[in-house]
Amino acid sequence: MRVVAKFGGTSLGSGDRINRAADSIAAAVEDGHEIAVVASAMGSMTDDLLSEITFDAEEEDRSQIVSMGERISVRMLKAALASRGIDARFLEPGSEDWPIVTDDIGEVDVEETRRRTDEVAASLGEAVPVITGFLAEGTDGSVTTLGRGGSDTTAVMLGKYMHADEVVIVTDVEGVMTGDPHVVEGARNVGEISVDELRNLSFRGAEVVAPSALSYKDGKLDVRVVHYQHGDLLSGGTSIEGEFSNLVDMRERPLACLTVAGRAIRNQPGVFQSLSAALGDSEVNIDAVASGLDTITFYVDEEDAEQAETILHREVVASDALSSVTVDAPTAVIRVTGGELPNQPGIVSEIVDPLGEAHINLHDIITSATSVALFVRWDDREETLEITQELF
Ligand SMILES: Nc1ncnc2c1ncn2[C@@H]1O[C@H](COP(=O)(O)OP(=O)(O)O)[C@@H](O)[C@H]1O
Ligand SMILES: N[C@@H](CC(=O)OP(=O)(O)O)C(=O)O
Repeated sequence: MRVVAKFGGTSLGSGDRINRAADSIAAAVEDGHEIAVVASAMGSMTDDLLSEITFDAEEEDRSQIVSMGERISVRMLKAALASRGIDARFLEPGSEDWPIVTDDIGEVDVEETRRRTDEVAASLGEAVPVITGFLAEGTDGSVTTLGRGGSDTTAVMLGKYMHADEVVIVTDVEGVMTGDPHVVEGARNVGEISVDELRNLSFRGAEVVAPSALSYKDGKLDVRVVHYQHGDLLSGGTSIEGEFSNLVDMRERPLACLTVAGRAIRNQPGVFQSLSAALGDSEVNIDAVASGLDTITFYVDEEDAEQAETILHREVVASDALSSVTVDAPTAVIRVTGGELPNQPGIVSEIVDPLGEAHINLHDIITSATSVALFVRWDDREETLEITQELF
């Protein structure tokens, strides 16, 4: 197998941990696998270096300074591998066959990076390359970075461009867990998780794998997260399933839009629970929920509209917190997911402005970390879809 193994800061946080990392790499190499290693800075070294830049440093100087964390790690790991009789070499920006290049605006130069990565891949049988994560080389030979958490990006990008079978992210958790194991008790490994689920989680706090790295995940490349104490690079942990995709998708069937009003909605516990439980008890599926100042809107399949209205009306009559329920005309939903949606300030107006110019009234807009859902009148759906598709 061809594997890219990425060791995060925690997994290289001390000499003991570097030994452990080198043992796991050596075992995989001795089993006949082709391994490329990506290393982050030891422990919190990047944060420590950044916090010591107390002067007004130029970007190039800043990148040079923070690059030292990863530069130390690759030397440590290379030496630890050599001490086990494993032929290894380290690669850092400036090395003769350094692979990752950024263009004039700091974005990865895909063509050049692919070309150089092919060369690194071709030499995998000779010595284990130990590559600095997080770092890249500008067109003028300067050091650039891929943003915080960028070592994950280095690993998944190289995995894709090297046609690796698998990228293994070695970190301080057993994998993606049911909750943050450093906070909640009894968290357990979820085993498998989809790219979009994990992108949402990592944009919103559970940064087990940096979200920008997951943009490089395609269906052919396996990505797995394992604990540094696990020892075996080639088994266990959490598998990240599926592929990152850009999608503009229209729900085929119309939705009914049911709005419940009530002045106490926001300050009375249990109101939302009782409404959604009542719908759930009658097998009415909720496609989406939006909340206003004194309202909650449920989007359900139009076929369920009458039943849903009857159920919600029963709840309104039974609750002092609620005043009334109403149903609106059939609604369409167009969802935009993927892309670099969450990273772009102004992306929502980029999506919404052309709709305004076309005089399409937005019924509702619901955003998540990685998606924007546009609710429009059923008759406006084709035009909305066309305008939105043109943007992506
Ligand atoms: N649901 C979750 N599952 C696993 N880890 C989680 C979750 N939510 C938050 N985390 C946190 O994500 C952290 C892993 O990211 P990070 O510290 O960047 O690792 P590394 O330094 O190895 O790159 C874990 O230490 C853990 O506290
Ligand atoms: N050292 C860099 C890159 C990185 O990805 O680190 P880690 O793998 O430890 O999250 C940073 O702190 O941003």
